[in-house]
Amino acid sequence: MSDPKPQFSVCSEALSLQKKSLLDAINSPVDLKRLAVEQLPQLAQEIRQQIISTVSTTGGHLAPNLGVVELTIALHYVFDTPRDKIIWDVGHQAYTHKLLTGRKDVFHTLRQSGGLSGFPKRGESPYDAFDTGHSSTSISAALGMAVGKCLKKERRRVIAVIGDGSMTAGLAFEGLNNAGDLSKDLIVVLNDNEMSISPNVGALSSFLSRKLTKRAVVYARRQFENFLKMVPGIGDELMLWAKKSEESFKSFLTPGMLFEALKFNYLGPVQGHRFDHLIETFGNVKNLNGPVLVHVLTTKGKGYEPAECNPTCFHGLGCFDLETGEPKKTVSDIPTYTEVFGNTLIKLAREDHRIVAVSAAMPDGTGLVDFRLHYPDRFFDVGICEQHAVTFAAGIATEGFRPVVAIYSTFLQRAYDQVLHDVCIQNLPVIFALDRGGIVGEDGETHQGLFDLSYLRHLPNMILMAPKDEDELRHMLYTAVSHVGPIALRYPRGGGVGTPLSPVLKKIPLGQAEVLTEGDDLLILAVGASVYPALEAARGLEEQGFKATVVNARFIKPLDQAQILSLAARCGRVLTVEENVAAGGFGSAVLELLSDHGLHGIPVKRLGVGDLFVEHGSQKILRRKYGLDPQGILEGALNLLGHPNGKKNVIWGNFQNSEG
Ligand SMILES: Cc1ncc(C[n+]2csc(CCOP(=O)(O)OP(=O)(O)O)c2C)c(N)n1
Ligand SMILES: CC(=O)[C@@H](O)[C@H](O)COP(=O)(O)O
Ligand SMILES: [Mg+2]
Repeated sequence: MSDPKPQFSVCSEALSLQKKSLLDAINSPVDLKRLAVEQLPQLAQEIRQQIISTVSTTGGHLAPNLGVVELTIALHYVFDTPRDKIIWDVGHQAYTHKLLTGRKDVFHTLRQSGGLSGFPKRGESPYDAFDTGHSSTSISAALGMAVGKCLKKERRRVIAVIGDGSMTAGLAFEGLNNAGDLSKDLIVVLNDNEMSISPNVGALSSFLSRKLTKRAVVYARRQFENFLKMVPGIGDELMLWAKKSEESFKSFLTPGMLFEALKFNYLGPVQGHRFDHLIETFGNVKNLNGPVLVHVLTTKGKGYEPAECNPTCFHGLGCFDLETGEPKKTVSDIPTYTEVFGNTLIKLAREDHRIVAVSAAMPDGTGLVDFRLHYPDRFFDVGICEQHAVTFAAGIATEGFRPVVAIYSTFLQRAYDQVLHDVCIQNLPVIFALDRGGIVGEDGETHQGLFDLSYLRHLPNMILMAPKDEDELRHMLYTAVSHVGPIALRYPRGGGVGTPLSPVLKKIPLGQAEVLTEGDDLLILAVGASVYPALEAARGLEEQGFKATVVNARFIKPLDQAQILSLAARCGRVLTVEENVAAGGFGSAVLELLSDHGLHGIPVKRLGVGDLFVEHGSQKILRRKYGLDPQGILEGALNLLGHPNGKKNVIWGNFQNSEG
């Protein structure tokens, strides 16, 4: 019987390679440099094959990595890493880099607990120059390194590799602006694939685009002519020259203009899948002084047909079938929190014309794709610009609208001051739909949503809620759009708990908790995704002869003060549970409440994450490890009750494993 025919072109060739594997012999870039340029296409094929087959079993960022195989090989081929430093912006495209720098034998552990991180990590390899995960940091970090090397009088190259999507962020421009001024030796490689996760947005993206449409050129020419008319003295002459023909104008209008204005030496555009072009360009750049920008054109998903055809789906995904590209996940009838949020917002927006939605380059991840289809005029993708997204929403709110900023918890960290300064001080009705709150899993430290309860709770005017399930999320969203002031609802990554969705939406009175079970031995106050695990723990307690009152707090701020105080006094022991750092979060709020009301004698234990960053791994493994699953909550409760099966150190999640 013959082997089934693979359905993707480049990899089918790779599968049938008769030649000896080149990748097998590469343990560091030194080995890479031994290859002839003519051998590099074969190496690229092998690497693509390795990445596709590994990611099909581990999940990960496939399309971004397939797009930079040649670019990464060329960089390591020309530059002298790790003496020269490469900083990978976002870092979701560093798989080839990992394979070439001594990690190919453990590549199959990618994103798994205890395995390789999906992002560059200084602790993982000396070739990883800077930890990344959030976008647009590379230019600033690289510039800092360039300055450091200059102060130390070392001549080494620093290269920031940044995508066109990441280039939309203000931070990237702050870096470019400073770099042009400092004039240090810095190489910025702009990896332009015309994609963010979704198609890239923004005026800059069309400016960079190699496909300037005729309409765009005519429009740009008109704008430019108007501008030139205003330039005293030489404007008219310049205009005559620029007007000569459409084509001359088009060539005049290059992406290079922008970077040259920022005092960068611009090279490009370079074909990013051609080794000859890349190696020659980098070879030249190596000897240039001052800031240089190399504009490289690549195709996201290159070499794997399903990913090339649908780079958004293959940006980051779980396990999939290698042959077809179909996801392997078992189909569930239970919708994700994200889906429930998106559908509910559409429903609410039908009735309430004040609702608009704002996304910072994540319409897919935050569930707003259908909203965009239903209400294109009321949907705004602002690019990877969380700070701008928040202040932009604040501006919209001043006009009487109800902007809903749908954003991952981890990415809102970037806009803390905008939330405080532009929304909360003015008490503006901006709704924050915080997706990926709590433990997110395989993306690890940079992406865990474990700080939001702490960084939002202390802001005056802010209301902060977390639903126990997907149905409560809907009622909270309705409550949020009806509220006049800043309000946030925070929900986890992944599927809901399967609660039926009630047809009628109800407003939840602000600060009203929900008592789920009654018992006098212990009060368990849980919030958000921890509520159902707390209920399960309470059932475990019952088997041991204890009866607990379990409360779904719903609100982190304002707390249901009267209810909590009276239940705490009645039960005499309080266990708080939250998927957040314990410092400054929900449990801290409860402690403050009890202390402020003189209830000093009541023992309180807080379950949450301790003073550490939670690594990558599945949500299940991490919840177990940090004691936030039913078993961990049960052990915490038993300890509080003085039971021998309890774990001693339950206040801080990171001590969970140390048996008392
Ligand atoms: C601050 C921040 N916001 C959002 C994201 C989510 N995110 C990860 S990759 C990405 C798109 C990046 O596009 P680009 O830089 O062009 O890289 P490509 O995936 O096209 O290679 C986004 C929005 C992030 N990592 N960091
Ligand atoms: C690199 C990055 O920031 C995103 O691609 C992120 O990994 C998406 O996470 P989700 O899979 O939770 O949407
Ligand atoms: Mg891109």
